[in-house]
Amino acid sequence: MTAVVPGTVGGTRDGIPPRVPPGPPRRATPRLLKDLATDRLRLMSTAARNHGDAVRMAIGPKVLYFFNHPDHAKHVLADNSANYHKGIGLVQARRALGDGLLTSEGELWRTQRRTIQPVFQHRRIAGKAGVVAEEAARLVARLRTKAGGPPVDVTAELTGLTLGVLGRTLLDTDLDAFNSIGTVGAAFEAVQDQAMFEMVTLSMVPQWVPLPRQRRFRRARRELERVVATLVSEHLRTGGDTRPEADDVLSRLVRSTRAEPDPAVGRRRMRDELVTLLLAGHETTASTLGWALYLVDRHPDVFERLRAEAVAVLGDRLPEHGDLRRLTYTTMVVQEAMRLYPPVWILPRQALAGDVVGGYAVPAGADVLVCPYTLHRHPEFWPDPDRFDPERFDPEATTDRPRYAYLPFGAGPRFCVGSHLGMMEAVFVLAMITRELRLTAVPGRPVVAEPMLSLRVRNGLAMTVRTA
Ligand code: HEM
Repeated sequence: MTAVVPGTVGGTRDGIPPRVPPGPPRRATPRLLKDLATDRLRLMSTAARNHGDAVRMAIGPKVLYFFNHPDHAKHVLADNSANYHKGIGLVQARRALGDGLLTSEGELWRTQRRTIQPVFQHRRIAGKAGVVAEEAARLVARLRTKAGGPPVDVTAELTGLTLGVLGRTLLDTDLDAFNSIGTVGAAFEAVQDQAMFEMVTLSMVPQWVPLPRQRRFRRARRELERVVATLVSEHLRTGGDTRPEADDVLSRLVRSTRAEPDPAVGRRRMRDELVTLLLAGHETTASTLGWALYLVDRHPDVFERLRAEAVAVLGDRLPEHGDLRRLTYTTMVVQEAMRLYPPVWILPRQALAGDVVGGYAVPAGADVLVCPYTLHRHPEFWPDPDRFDPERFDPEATTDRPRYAYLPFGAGPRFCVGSHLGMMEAVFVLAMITRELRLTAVPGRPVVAEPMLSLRVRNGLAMTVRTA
């Protein structure tokens, strides 16, 4: 491993000029391009293994600076975050998400964060626990009807669940009633597909080339705009924003965008924000749950402990917010699933001015990558890193693991706004499923991680259901 030179994170040590990070030679470009297109997790893992905690990868016309030490992550994401904008991949996603909270920068981002963050306060999310539990119960009831039958597309089921939760918790809307869940899920697939295509081809294929993928992307974008327009007009028609208690995201956005002098700008902001929240909030939570169910299936001892905890804590009632504290083991399992399979597997940034990270020079404009997937498997901080072991997150155990060795929700000012909602949903659903059902992966069908904007299971996770 490349050691971090003490005192050099974010600066140079007296008299020692910043170094250029090591990395694969130019002649490795064809292999790197192939890995970028087909196996991005291998690309990052191999780079960290072969070159250490700071790697410079020249791939075609792009030079990527990849940092894989907690101190580096802290510097880029938190301490010197003012020097970094969102980078490769997210820049492409902006074509679909516009300037929503995830992709905007500067003053616009600060204003949006001030508008949206209050809805995600701990106290308010706690007040939504009942709605999350009801949606989870709907999922469990659906799965129960499939017990003993053919395999279920768990990814699709979880996507339906998480979109349903977002509709009700944030927008005060039943997306199902608009028949929108399938449409929105499919539209986001097309958007991700295009964003990843642009990333892996390093944006070298012009957008006017009439590829079927491009056409699908444009159709998907129009579809998302239509759903969002329906949500907003329905909300206004029913006077949603004028109710005194209306403090959901939609009402806050309607009020805040109304203040825009140009109504067209206001409408666009609203669209960008809603599309962003729907994307950022549903894929990540569905991915967390999918990987957790997959891992639990492979570890029967963990399943038994989970089930015992769910029965002891919940009995046969729905979970309440206060149960989160008591569902300790379930929380540990979710945390460990997010360690091995972080839904946001990469945090891309672009350096505005030149910087020095861990003693290494980063030029202005450089593409900088922090990769939770490799950081979460860094052997210096995670003994036996590939082993699934929820005990690592035992709140009673002391650990000297640095805080920035674990970043499922990012870090610094761009930390996930929805972390509490996402965790509550994942813990409730995992407890409610294991309490009464046992999901088993279909034998002979490999489960392969596919790093898109979020870390998904390639071709969806198929599992059979039986009662536990
Ligand atoms: C387990 C579930 C979730 C995970 C693992 C997750 C992870 C993350 C991560 C890593 C980031 C930082 C991205 C970066 O720095 O580039 C982020 C940002 C964000 N997340 Fe989440 N997220 C989850 C759930 C949610 C939910 C439920 C919502 C909303 C409904 C949400 C909305 C957002 C938004 C809007 C941002 C951008 C924040 C900003 O830049 O100010 N997330 N999320």
